[in-house]
Amino acid sequence: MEEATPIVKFTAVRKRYGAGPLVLDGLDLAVAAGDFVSLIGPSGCGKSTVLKLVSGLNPVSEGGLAVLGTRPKQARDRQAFIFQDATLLPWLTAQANAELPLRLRGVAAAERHTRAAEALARVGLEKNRDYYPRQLSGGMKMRVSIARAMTLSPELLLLDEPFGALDEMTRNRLNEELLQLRERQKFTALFVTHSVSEAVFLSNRIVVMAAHPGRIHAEVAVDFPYPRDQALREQPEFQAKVTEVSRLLHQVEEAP
Ligand SMILES: Nc1ncnc2c1ncn2[C@@H]1O[C@H](COP(=O)(O)OP(=O)(O)OP(=O)(O)O)[C@@H](O)[C@H]1O
Repeated sequence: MEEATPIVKFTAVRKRYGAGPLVLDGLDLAVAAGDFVSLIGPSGCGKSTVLKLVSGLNPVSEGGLAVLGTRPKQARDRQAFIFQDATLLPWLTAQANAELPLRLRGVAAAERHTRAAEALARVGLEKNRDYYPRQLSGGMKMRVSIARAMTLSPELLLLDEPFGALDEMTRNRLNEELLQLRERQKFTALFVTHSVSEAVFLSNRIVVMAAHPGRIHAEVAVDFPYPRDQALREQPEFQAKVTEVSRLLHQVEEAP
């Protein structure tokens, strides 16, 4: 049987910014449809750079990168990017913020309104659509940011430490909500985090990276079935997986 085309495929990718040092060296990674892949590793190992390459914001220096079967720039409309900062426009309501990508694509007002309202309802903000960002908590702002990305029905979602600035309870809740959204919208995810337990909770694959230059140190499969909920965090198997990934992380952090 023929193998399905990966959603993302890095082949021997090297990256340097301008004349700077090598940031990524010899990166090989294939992300399959439906994968939830987390990238974890010490600061500066190139996690955000991996996402920037996939999004087409930045070109690879050497090697091959295919996204959704084409070049990253050509796949732009089929992917969405979520950052740690919710990046909402302060003068627009939650509804208007969520509509923005559709507006930029020229979608008619009525359809824009319906799609954004639905996306906000799915993240539990149906009653807060007329709120401005200053009236929203950090968790609510991030929910608007997620809803805004979901209005585009992306096949691939890139998330760069989206929950890093939130308190632990909110972060855990948003982890669960993100998985619930994925059950509905079936996107493939590439997720950058510094939290081992977050990576274990969300992912079916965790890629541990090493720095200077950035490269893959190890990959860990996480086979807990989806859908997953908070009860998973209390299972000894969950703790064992957290320990396994933490050990790998210590190896790269201690390396000279
Ligand atoms: N636009 C840029 N121009 C020059 N150098 C850059 C640029 N973006 C990133 N770098 C460098 O590339 C390296 C990797 O950065 P990157 O942000 O990808 O790492 P990271 O693993 O995401 O780090 P962190 O965990 O601290 O966010 C760093 O040394 C950084 O200084």
